[in-house]
Amino acid sequence: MTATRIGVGGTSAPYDVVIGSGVLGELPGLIGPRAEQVAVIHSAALGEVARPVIAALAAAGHTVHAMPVPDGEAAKTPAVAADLWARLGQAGFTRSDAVVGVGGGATTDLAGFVAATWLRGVPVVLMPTTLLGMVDAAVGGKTGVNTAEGKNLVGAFHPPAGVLCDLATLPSLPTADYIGGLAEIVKAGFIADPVILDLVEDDPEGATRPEGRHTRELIERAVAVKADVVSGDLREAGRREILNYGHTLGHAIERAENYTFRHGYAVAVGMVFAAELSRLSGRIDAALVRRHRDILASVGLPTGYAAQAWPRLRENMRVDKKARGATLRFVVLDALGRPAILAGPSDDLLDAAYRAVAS
Ligand SMILES: NC(=O)c1ccc[n+]([C@@H]2O[C@H](COP(=O)([O-])OP(=O)(O)OC[C@H]3O[C@@H](n4cnc5c(N)ncnc54)[C@H](O)[C@@H]3O)[C@@H](O)[C@H]2O)c1
Ligand SMILES: O=C(O)C(=O)C[C@@H](O)[C@H](O)[C@H](O)COP(=O)(O)O
Ligand SMILES: [Zn+2]
Repeated sequence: MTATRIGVGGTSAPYDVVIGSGVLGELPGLIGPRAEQVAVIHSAALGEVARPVIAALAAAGHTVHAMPVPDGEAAKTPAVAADLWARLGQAGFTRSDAVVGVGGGATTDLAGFVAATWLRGVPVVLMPTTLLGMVDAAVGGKTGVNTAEGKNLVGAFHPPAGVLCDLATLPSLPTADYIGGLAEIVKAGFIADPVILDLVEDDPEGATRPEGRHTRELIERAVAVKADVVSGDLREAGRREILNYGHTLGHAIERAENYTFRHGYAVAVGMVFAAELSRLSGRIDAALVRRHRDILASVGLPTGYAAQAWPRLRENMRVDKKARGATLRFVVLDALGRPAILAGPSDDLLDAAYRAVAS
């Protein structure tokens, strides 16, 4: 099947998300001839996945520096970023050199952040190798690292020069990680493209596999939602906030679990919470909330979280980036595909919504 290209605009340098099997050949073109040196940032656990990337760049004449980092969320720290700055400095990286991030969303968020901050910004090309990375993390230019105080608290907007989604990398992804990516796909369905929900409901089992009947369409639709939203609001001054559906509670759970709980799983719980907030504030009916629970459960995502965690989660939500001062702001739904902001919900409303997800 030929590659699909989805354009992302809204910046002085529009770029494409290329989706297909065997798209590695496009990489040198995205890096361009100007870059003498290229740093390939990848999880140490994904050496086999990074090897052909490094070979392709070397064959194109670049001096390649493989920069392995800890796996997954363990790499998304200021300390790992500082270590990479040191490695770039030792290699003499200049503004005409480039970074390539290969891996899941944690690795591409880190690689993007290092590219955004090194010399105040060098080009980065992202090669997501998880479902979540392809449909969400690598697209849109949000980069960052976590701190002890919260998720993604340090970061920058730094759009990539291009995104290569090689579907051939997905079969080796553990099923649990694949399913985490489905949470962001389902999110895109609830906030903007309900056909996504129909496709998952048509074949929930297939949705959990790279070879599923609707996999390609699910990926392309989710990328199209993200591309459309970020093209209109790169810096999250308004509409981009809808991409945070489920994330206010989701990020609070990730922090409570010391970043060992998969992002997509936390967002799944967060979406049920946001749906309950929507229902309890009179915006949507119980059937739409049930659709959240049913569709998430049908692909193996969690829909509840420990009752006793609530005081801690409430505290954690205070650092959410959508908050303004002491006022918490949540993405909720006015209807399917019609997201809205709920600002400053009462304590009673929040408590009631959490009781509905507490297990
Ligand atoms: N920047 C954004 O807009 C954005 C959007 C959504 C999520 N995120 C971030 O993305 C992160 C989650 O990303 P994730 O779900 O990809 O998790 P992840 O990056 O932690 O990767 C999950 C696991 O999959 C492994 N893996 C990756 N590709 C593989 C492959 N092809 N074969 C075998 N194993 C493979 C990794 O080594 C890791 O162990 C979170 O930090 C989240 O905050 C960012
Ligand atoms: O791209 C966005 O905007 C998003 O909110 C997408 C989210 O799925 C993603 O997890 C993002 O990293 C969350 O950003 P944050 O600003 O809430 O840290
Ligand atoms: Zn997310």
